[in-house]
Amino acid sequence: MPLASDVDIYAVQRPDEDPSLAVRNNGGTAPSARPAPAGRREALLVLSFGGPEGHEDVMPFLENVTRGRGIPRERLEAVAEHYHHFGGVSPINDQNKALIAAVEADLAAHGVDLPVYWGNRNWAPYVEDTWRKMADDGIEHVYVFATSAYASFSGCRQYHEDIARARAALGGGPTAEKLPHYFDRPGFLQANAEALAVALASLPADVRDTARLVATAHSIPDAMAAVAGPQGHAYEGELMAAAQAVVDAAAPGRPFDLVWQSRSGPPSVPWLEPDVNDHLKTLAAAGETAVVVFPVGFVSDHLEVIWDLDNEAEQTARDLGLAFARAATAGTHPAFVATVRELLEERRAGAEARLGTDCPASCCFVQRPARPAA
Ligand SMILES: CC1=C(CCC(=O)O)c2cc3nc(cc4[nH]c(cc5[nH]c(cc1n2)c(C)c5CCC(=O)O)c(CCC(=O)O)c4C)C(CCC(=O)O)=C3C
Ligand SMILES: [Fe+2]
Repeated sequence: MPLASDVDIYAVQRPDEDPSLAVRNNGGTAPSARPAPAGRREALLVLSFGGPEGHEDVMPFLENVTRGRGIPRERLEAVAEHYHHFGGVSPINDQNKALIAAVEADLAAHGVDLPVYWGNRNWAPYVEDTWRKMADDGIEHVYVFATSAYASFSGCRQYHEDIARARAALGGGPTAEKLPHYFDRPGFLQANAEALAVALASLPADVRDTARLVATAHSIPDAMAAVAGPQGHAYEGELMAAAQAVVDAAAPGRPFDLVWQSRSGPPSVPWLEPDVNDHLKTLAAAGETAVVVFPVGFVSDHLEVIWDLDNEAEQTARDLGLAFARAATAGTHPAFVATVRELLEERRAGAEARLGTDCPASCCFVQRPARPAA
């Protein structure tokens, strides 16, 4: 078995495919379960979605996100308004900077001497530029922490593609491995559970014990959900497991629902349902008086959380006469920050590669046009 450092897991493994599809993941090449070679210059890369920094960035950003995806123009214009409402600035960039600062401090406090870089798929700092910087800095191998905890094309495989695209653009640079899914990590779950407890406690005392718990995640097309993970439907499965664990810790024995938010795409294409707003109507019709929404599907309070939940869903709840609270995401909770370090340290120590690092070739495979380099 070759050493991890000998194996380029982002090399194109299926040259029989149309290369313009740019579908590459681990390609069936298992990263080895051996400790990192002594002396190798390594780094951690926080790889994220990216977001606009001002009004003039909004449309170019949205075009980056949706190129080749068949998203109707009206949807883009509606989403652009959400960004313009916040000055054209997505909160996600500051949130990533805060996460990186917290991870740097945590690594230093634990004696882990490793530089941390930041790159995005859809906006500066683009992952392609970060790859060049890492190569210039002499980095030989990079562990990639993606800001998504779950399986699916959008949440896992597309991040593998981003790495492959960055390496292709540079013609090499550091070798890389993506850290595994972390939806089931104690630190991630603890951060979400504490936030759910805080949100519950913020409700008026008379509805606190009866409020309906509602987990949310980004809706994805049914077709994407069907192929998520090695056996399919891993996105829903992982979300259900995480939501259950969060409820078990914060409000043991309480029932909860898992519903979807932020649907995109043309109406003719089926996406996961029900939408959170429709679900609130169902709950109100059934006589519920209060809800706590906890967006366990996301790792920070980015725009889709603060617009689609704090604005839209909150308004829906108000119209329905439901008391409403929204739980925070993991953000920079110390337990979540520690999880990042643990994921990194496990792989450096030679832990077995798990899903998200070592994905079967067909895992989360959705045939779609390549996203050209930015
Ligand atoms: C599963 C999933 C996650 C969670 C995993 C992860 O975090 O990676 C996620 C996160 C995010 N999605 C985000 C923003 C957008 N997503 C869009 C569109 C889409 N998302 C999809 C899925 C997901 N998205 C899909 C299947 C599409 C259709 C287009 C396509 O097939 O690719 C669009 C286009 C406009 C629209 O139609 O909404 C925007 C602007 C932001 C940034 C928010 C900010 O700026 O703070 C974040 C973190
Ligand atoms: Fe999205």
